[in-house]
Amino acid sequence: MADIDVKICGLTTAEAIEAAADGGASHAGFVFFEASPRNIRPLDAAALTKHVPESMQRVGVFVDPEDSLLERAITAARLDIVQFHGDEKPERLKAIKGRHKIAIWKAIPVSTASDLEKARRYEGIADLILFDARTPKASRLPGGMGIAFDWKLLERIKHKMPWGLSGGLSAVNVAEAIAVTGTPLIDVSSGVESAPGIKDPKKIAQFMEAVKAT
Ligand SMILES: O=C(O)c1ccccc1NCC(=O)[C@H](O)[C@H](O)COP(=O)(O)O
Repeated sequence: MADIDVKICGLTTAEAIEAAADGGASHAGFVFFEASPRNIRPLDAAALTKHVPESMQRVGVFVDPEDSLLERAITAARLDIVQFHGDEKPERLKAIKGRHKIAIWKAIPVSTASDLEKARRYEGIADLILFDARTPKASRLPGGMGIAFDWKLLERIKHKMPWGLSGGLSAVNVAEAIAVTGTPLIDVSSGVESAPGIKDPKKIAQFMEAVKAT
């Protein structure tokens, strides 16, 4: 496979985790956000993450979480990485990093070129910036909506920090997304589902094949 990391996000079943692992995904994502159809409680995640092989990193996805949820999820699911998808300020993430000694990913919602600049505030704090599509104002979720942004915005950007691409990816368009952006990390959720929150092992396998073919 091309040297590209892949995070399959919003995992809620052992079958989906196994499909991601079999396909060679590097990261398993678990969403701790009640409004999401992929929401999982820390204790359920603890049971589920037993299926995640040591070769994969466990990523917990949060939206402006309270400290207690963060603590319970990090401990119960033995998270390696915490991904923030809300309005978390750099100071808040710095405090979390100091307290938990854990890697931090910050999602930056993108719809225009000026959005990319917002990543700079997290330099020296976030370990990776995830450029994700900005979801419509009225939507329930800030991520996992299957919406893509114009990948050409990332074409000539020199990133100081490690980064990744997400938003509206699927087996059909992931090769083009990689070719246009040169992203070292791909993140997908809706594009490998049969319905919101229902991961499809076959679609996961097809997605991983499409990445390998690049
Ligand atoms: O997936 C969710 O339900 C979700 C809810 C709230 C915040 C973030 C969420 N997902 C974060 C992700 O990392 C998704 O993989 C990313 O937004 C891409 O999603 P998609 O466009 O559906 O592939």
